[in-house]
Amino acid sequence: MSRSPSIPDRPHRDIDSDLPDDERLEALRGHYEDLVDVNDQLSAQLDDAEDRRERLREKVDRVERENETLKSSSLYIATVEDVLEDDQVIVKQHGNNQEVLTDVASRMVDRVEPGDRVAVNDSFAIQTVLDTETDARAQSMEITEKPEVTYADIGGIDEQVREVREAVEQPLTEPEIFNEVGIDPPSGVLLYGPPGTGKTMLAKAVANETDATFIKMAGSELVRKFIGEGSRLVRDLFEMARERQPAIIFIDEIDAIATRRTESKTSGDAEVQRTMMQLLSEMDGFEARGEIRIIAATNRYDMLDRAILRPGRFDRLIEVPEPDRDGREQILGIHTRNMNIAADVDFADLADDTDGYSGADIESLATEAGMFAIRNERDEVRHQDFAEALEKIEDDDSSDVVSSAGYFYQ
Ligand SMILES: Nc1ncnc2c1ncn2[C@@H]1O[C@H](COP(=O)(O)OP(=O)(O)OP(=O)(O)O)[C@@H](O)[C@H]1O
Repeated sequence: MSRSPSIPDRPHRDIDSDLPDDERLEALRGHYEDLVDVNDQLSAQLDDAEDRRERLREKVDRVERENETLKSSSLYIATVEDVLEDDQVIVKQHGNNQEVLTDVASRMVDRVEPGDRVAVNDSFAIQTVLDTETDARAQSMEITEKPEVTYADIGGIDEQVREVREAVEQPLTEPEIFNEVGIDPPSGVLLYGPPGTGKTMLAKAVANETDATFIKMAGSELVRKFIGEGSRLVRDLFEMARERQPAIIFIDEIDAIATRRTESKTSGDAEVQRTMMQLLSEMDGFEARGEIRIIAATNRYDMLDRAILRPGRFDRLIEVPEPDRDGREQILGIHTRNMNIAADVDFADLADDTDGYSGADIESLATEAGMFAIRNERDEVRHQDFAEALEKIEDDDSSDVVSSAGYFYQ
């Protein structure tokens, strides 16, 4: 950065008032010339500063334009294969494995090394260097060695728990039964139903019970990534599961990558389609009796592409509905287990009053009731706290309380 020019000293002359007029006039003239001189220096400095400001403004405009272009255009992922002389590199685009010789902007040259993942634009110019692959993998997957959720934490869906145990747990714990009978266990299990009903809990509980690693990936993560990356992440997901088997792969919001084919052929749709094809091909090449089980979940069953439901894919469908009255009472019991509940709390009554509540809604209700007790400086939660919590939740967002309202899942 250039140093700012120094400000000239303010001219100063002592002019003796006893001097004869002509000498005083001469001194004043001299002083005036000094002032004009300083004024000229300051004007020149001002012109310089304005020039500099203009140049900076142009630079800001240019960076902003570049930024806009970056934001508005699709970028492709590539890996740097080689860095050559004269600021050139060879990159290999993910997805189609095309190798391209491309220039690197001077501002990027020192930051690019072979093996780096980069985002390139339509003309293959490198726009940015991305996180390392391991970071990207870790960011998009949730990996838990042994989730803490157990079947005892899940209320109101006993039949679904039984079905999941049969379809996912048994092939892991007693594979010989399937060998003896001579059938393949279901390849993949699809849990469908409104949000917050315990689908994720079910998948975690199986992993807990079977000492399997739980690997979760959200469908929305797969489509949010850069072009060419969704299918790579699917490959990574299965690779990760193979490295850590026994493992439960849980793909939440599978509808994000497996919606019914639409007429539109935008590049985004094509990308989603590629991601889904990769998932199907991973599943097709999968050993059904192996140590990896796949569970997917959706609350948009109506939107699903039927291709994923074919035999050998997600061929066991389990509906996880909103809890009924008894289910709600059971879930209330589970979520108040560790609370200091007063004798007057009537769970049967609360179950009657929570028609349409999901398990997640009931969990919020219990927490909210606890908050009312704290607000009233009590360590015991009374029926009145639950009643006020119910009222508050309904007031807060009457359209949101019934979490399944507006969702189609059949
Ligand atoms: N059947 C249930 N029994 C006990 N708690 C439940 C039940 N269903 C939901 N919950 C509570 O709600 C929380 C969210 O549930 P979960 O994530 O399993 O729902 P989900 O069906 O996977 O929802 P989404 O479709 O939104 O992903 C759980 O952590 C749990 O506390």
